[in-house]
Amino acid sequence: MEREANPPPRPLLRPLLSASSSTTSSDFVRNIQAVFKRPRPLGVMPSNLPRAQRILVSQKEGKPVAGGRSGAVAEAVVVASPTDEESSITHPSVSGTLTFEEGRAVAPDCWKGSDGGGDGVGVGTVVMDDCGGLKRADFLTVGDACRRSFACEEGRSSSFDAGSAAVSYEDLKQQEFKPIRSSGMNGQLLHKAEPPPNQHFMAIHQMTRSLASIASSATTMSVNSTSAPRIMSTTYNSHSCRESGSHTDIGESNGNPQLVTRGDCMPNTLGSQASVFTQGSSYTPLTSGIQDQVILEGKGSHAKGNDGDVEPGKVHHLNERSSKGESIFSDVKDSASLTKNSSSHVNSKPPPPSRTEKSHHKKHSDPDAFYKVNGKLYQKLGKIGSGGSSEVHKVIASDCTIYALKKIKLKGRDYPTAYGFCQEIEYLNKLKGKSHIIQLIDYEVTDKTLLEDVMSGINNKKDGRIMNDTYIYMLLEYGEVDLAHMVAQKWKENDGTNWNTDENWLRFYWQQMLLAVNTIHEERIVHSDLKPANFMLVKGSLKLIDFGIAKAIMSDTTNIQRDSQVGTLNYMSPEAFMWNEHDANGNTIKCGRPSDIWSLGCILYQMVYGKTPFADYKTFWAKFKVITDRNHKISYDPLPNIWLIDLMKKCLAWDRNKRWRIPQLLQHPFLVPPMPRELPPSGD
Ligand SMILES: Nc1ncnc2c1ncn2[C@@H]1O[C@H](COP(=O)(O)OP(=O)(O)OP(=O)(O)O)[C@@H](O)[C@H]1O
Repeated sequence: MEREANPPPRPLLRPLLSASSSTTSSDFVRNIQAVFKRPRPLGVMPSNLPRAQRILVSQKEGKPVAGGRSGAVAEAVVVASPTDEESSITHPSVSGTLTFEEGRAVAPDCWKGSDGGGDGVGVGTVVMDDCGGLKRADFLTVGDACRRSFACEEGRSSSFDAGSAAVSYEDLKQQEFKPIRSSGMNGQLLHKAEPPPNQHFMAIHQMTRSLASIASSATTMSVNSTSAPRIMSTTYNSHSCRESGSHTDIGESNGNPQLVTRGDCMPNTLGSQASVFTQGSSYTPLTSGIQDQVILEGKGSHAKGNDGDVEPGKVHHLNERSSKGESIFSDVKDSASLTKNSSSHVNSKPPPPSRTEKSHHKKHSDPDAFYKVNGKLYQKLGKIGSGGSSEVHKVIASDCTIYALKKIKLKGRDYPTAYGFCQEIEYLNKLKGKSHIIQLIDYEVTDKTLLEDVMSGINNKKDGRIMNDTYIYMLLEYGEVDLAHMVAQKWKENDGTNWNTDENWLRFYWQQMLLAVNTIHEERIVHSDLKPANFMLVKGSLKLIDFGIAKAIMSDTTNIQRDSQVGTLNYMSPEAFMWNEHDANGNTIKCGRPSDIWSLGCILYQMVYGKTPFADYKTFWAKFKVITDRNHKISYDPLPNIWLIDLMKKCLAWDRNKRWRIPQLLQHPFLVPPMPRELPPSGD
């Protein structure tokens, strides 16, 4: 419907080329501009929608010098001038005066971040008003992390639409405007901004905004001037290569444009051209060398690097998920490749934004879309899990690395519990650098004294509950899938009935689990809550997560001291149920490393038989009764490999002193099959 309301698509490059060959340079440039002019939709804009305000920027004085610093002073005047596209933008409008001085944009005080320090997050659009046509350059400001450059044209009124009240003052202040004189452009000067050093968030934003407009073929047009930096205009359309795909350089020498056509068809592989595209960007680094790779799923559009091959580790998958309210990015891998050499091009006349673009624009206007840990911003990509005490979110950092962010709300909890949560940080710090343990990248406890108390060993001292809004944020390595899902999937594949034991699968993950638990046991830590959901697969290896109830083993004992009974019933050892009681000999029952071995035995049993050993006992008391009964016999259905049953029995020995330890388990015949006494004759 929306499409029908619009005028027919603008002409593609080929008609332009034939026309321009016989025109003067200024006509020619006008033609180019006409090509990129955005058609205005015919529909009437609803008046009840919130409207972003525009600020008309008119240059008052100071002629910029070609190739040098501007020196121009431009003043921004606030006017209400909504456009069709702005009607969908709901972020708060900002008014004020933007002044360009000495090649810098100086923002008014009212644009400062809420803290006045320019630490906010903001999205804005510079819309170039050019004879009714619009150009735009978007910017995203995230503290110092990202600054988006934008362009203005001399002698023309340009519009500035500041989209967010939290636009960073510092960011705007630091914008540099480099004037570019191009006689072939009717003597217009283009003020171009240098790419800021950190373009990560910008790259995200650029790619986000570009999704809707990048399609399977591309028309790349370069306007070159011998005396000025180049303006690269890249447009993409959904037409087939045959229809539109020309890569044409419009070189300009001595003011005379020259057309150089580089082939008829622009393949999906853009060769040396950039593969991260921006709409309406004035940021044109024109880098050479290795280019980024972007694969747009569901669009049939590929933009690749120089070599044209898609390297798995360097592919950025962009899934449009905005309908779910999530970011449209997912699994952006190998962040370095995203930003390292990314190039962007000017689109002087971008097509109207699609719905996806609009919703994404809204998304970025929302400061709630970010978490801040120790001053660094992480964009939320969606919730990935929640435990008894926490929420875990998938987030993306400014370098495009994906992390899991565990957020624990402490308000209303008693102090011993809060100290326990802080202890998880302590353990994860202790386990830094250990393979098989999820890595803690960063953390923040909003109540500093709480963490200090734990770190200095002063805990469990305070009574009462935490009254203020205190949170623990833990930025963790991101795990793709947990063992619980993998086991469920395996059983689904086997139809839940015909379990043809995949011994190699079992061996691989069993060994990884043993190595993970061995790591913590060597550090005198007992996990106490081992279960399939607490093993995450990270880049092919299993890693242990969730040290929320882990306990350190006292130096003078092999057992841990507990304040309460904990664990997940189906994986809890007899001694965890009977903790602090007295055994037949009058000894106090304590938990230690064997308790974790029991839990591992339950997990192995579940991997083999599809259910935990006590799953058939449904209630707490039924489980309690059977697990604490030393005479209860766990049933083991026959298996082709008797060592497997033996292994489970070694872990699930009721007497904790009879359970095998991890070094022994790592040498168990199931993992290390005994050599056959006699090998068959060779060649037989
Ligand atoms: N690093 C991670 N990567 C990916 N997902 C994770 C990560 N950490 C946790 N999760 C997901 O979040 C869920 C809850 O995390 P976690 O177990 O750490 O929280 P919890 O509140 O301590 O849970 P529980 O109540 O089970 O003890 C996990 O089951 C897992 O699905």
